Amino acid sequence: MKSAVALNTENEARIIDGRSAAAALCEDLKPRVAGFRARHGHAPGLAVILVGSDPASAIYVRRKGEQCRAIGIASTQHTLPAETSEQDVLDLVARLNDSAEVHGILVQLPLPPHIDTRRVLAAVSPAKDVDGFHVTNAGWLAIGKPTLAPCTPWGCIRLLRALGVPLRGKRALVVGRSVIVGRPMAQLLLIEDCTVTIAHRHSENLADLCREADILVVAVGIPGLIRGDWIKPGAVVIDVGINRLPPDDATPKGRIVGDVVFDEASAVARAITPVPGGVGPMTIACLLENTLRAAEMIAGD
Ligand SMILES: NC(=O)C1=CN([C@@H]2O[C@H](COP(=O)(O)OP(=O)(O)OC[C@H]3O[C@@H](n4cnc5c(N)ncnc54)[C@H](OP(=O)(O)O)[C@@H]3O)[C@@H](O)[C@H]2O)C=CC1
Ligand SMILES: Nc1nc(=O)c2c([nH]1)NC[C@@H]1CN(c3ccc(C(=O)N[C@@H](CCC(=O)O)C(=O)O)cc3)C=[N+]21
Ligand SMILES: [Mg+2]
Repeated sequence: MKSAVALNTENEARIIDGRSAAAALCEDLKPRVAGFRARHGHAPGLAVILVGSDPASAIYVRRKGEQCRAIGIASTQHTLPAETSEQDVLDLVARLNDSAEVHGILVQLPLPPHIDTRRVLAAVSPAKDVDGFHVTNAGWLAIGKPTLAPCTPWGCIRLLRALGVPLRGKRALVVGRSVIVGRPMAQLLLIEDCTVTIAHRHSENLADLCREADILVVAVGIPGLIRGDWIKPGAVVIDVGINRLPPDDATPKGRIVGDVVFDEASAVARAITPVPGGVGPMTIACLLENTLRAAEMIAGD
């Protein structure tokens, strides 16, 4: 480990508690959900489509349903076999677009390879696109007017705002450029008046790019990619990565880790999100928030 890391060990980073931030957001949503129900006589509704039986996806989808019910959102799950045709998925999306009880539609990704993901996402009504993946909502975000913003990056912004560190004028680096996380993250940081850089697979000198960042958001999917000595002392680190390590004796199911070497980074950073317990719980809370907002917008509240 570099000396800069050792020198900072008495100055341990603040661990950003995503679970309590998510619980606080859900508490705020509860009375708003109850208000919607009082005004309209029915709850906001979320429909989740899961194609196939990927175990991780099934767990996330179940968790989303549980948390909806906990705050009064009606949630329905549509589980289709892996061999379902693209047309059948499109037909289901069309039915949900037309359903008055459904205000939010989430198509759990990844879809099986025989299904054209872009075509399915394009079929979701932009008004019900609580993931914010439709080109219409991506476009609103790109012109600086987010309507339904993707849940994971929106959750990261909420965590950053809650920290109370100024974002305006700061150098932000987003590592990863996916449509789900990296790109919308960069757009949201731009709206916060950060100076934004996006890195990806082909970026040269990633370590040096990281060392310039006051705000470092990592969404790659490679465990331990980002080392402690890549981090600017005092930076805020948001680790979006979720990686399951191979099982060992201590953890027969395999430990979940992020893309950042947490122990090294937390000795240098001002604040850092843990994995698990960081960005993940906030993602789900923001999905509930988007569902309520979609319902309010559809109802003309
Ligand atoms: N906590 C949460 O709520 C969520 C967590 N995740 C997790 O976040 C991670 C990223 O997810 P997602 O964005 O969907 O993943 P993708 O695989 O879609 O994108 C990964 C990105 O990382 C880039 N990349 C790959 N290798 C490198 C490298 N060596 N150096 C720099 N960049 C690299 C890729 O570059 P290129 O474009 O050039 O290929 C790509 O842009 C995963 O671990 C996922 O599980 C995802 C969604 C929600
Ligand atoms: N249409 C669509 N929308 C998504 O938002 C979407 C998706 N598809 N496909 C998969 C990714 C991944 N994702 C996560 C959500 C919550 C946690 C989460 O709650 N994680 C917990 C538990 C982690 C664990 O133990 O497994 C945590 O980080 O503490 C993780 C990952 C949403 N995604
Ligand atoms: Mg997490």
